[in-house]
Amino acid sequence: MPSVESPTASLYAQDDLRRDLLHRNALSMASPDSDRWPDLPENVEDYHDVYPLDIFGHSSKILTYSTSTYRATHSKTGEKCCLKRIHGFRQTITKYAPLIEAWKKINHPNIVQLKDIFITKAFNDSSLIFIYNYHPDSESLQTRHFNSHETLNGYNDPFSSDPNAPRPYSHTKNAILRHQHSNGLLSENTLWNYTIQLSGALRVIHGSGLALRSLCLNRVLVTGNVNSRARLRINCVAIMDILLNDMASPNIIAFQQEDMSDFGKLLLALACRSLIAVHQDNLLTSIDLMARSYSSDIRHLIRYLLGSQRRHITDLMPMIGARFYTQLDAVQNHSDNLETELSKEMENGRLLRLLVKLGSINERPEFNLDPAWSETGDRYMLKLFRDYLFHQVTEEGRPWLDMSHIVQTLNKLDSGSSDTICLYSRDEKTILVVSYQELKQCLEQSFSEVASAAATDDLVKAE
Ligand SMILES: Nc1ncnc2c1ncn2[C@@H]1O[C@H](COP(=O)(O)OP(=O)(O)OP(=O)(O)O)[C@@H](O)[C@H]1O
Repeated sequence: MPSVESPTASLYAQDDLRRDLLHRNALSMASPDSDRWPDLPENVEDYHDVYPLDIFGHSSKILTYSTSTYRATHSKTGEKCCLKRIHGFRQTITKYAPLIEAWKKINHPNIVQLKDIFITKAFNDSSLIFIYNYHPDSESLQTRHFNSHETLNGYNDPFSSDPNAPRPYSHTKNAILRHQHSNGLLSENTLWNYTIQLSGALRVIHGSGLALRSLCLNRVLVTGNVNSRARLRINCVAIMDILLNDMASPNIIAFQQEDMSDFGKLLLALACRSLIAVHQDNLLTSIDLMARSYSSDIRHLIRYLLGSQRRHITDLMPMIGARFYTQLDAVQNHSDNLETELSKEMENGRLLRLLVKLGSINERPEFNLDPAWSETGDRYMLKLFRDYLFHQVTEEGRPWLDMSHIVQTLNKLDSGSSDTICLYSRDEKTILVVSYQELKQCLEQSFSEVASAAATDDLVKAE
């Protein structure tokens, strides 16, 4: 039986979690502006409502291919998805079927799941489309943690036109320190949070006999405002396997070793807040610089990842050690918060259903050719109840608004409480004393009349 306690707070509550969820919801609903993007197709195979996500319009490239990213809605399921488009792709993808199936099977909280891959002419070329889960309000690690002047293709050196030119130690060190200073240091907790999540993702990928081959800052999506609790998801899986077209004799072990090095570089770039920190010549300097701000544990882990020996992702487990507990505690706390919010929303949903029923009955201009239906019999009682709920006034005639009155009354109605209330007509000539139990029966009965008439109408239309 539903509680008759007022969940008023839930109707007002606007904490961070709710704000985040609302914001994400709003982003999922945004519609494309056809003036701004006149060339967007209406449909891309089974997807519609195609909306560009790289809205700053900078042209992205993977290898030699131009790429674009969109949000779209699946026409049958209504699910929002992310479409990654590879422009001008002229091969077939049949030979990749087993690989694609293997990637599609990977379902992990730190990996953006691949849902489908197909070739389409919807953009007036031959485009290869990767469909991924859509995670609203996410940005790449690169966007979140690095200044735009550094966003030159991952890890290039913005200070040198020739990345292979030797630089003196002091130049490198000063440049990294300058970046660290202007970007600000990340907390060690954040680095561990990222390490744990990404290692979990890599463990599953490598365990499935696959390799990422593209782990870098702009291939990791981050969601959530607080870095030390942010959620990371590795994005764009499977793209490199297909674009590189070198899986005929795959050396998966070598590819996985590259992933480990890429992982080490990603963490080092974050620790130094500098992209030049991970230039091959600068690695040792950068690891040395880390000592000023971070524990030897995290340095040891990065050094291991960047080492030349054969590395295995599960070897990170003892290096992370008890920090796993901290992470697990945080995740469980977050899950408790979500459950609390969910239960409040269930209360709200329950009340909304009652309001929908009342709204479908009250003031209905006509029902089964009877214009007075909503004003007579049981429905009259519901009309007075609606006034009792929403339209009460103070002695001076001002509207009396009290959310807890509305919520409590609806809760009593929903639970069919035996409490009684006095309902007055607006001219106060009629006074009815009814229990919530009776009101509930009236509501259910009247709504089922409306619902069955609506269903009959549907049947007639179908015939
Ligand atoms: N699966 C997704 N769900 C939600 N948003 C996404 C998703 N993938 C990408 N985005 C959003 O789209 C933006 C652009 O993504 P994209 O992958 O094009 O990044 P990019 O930095 O342009 O990389 P690239 O150079 O590979 O195209 C991201 O920063 C992110 O905000």
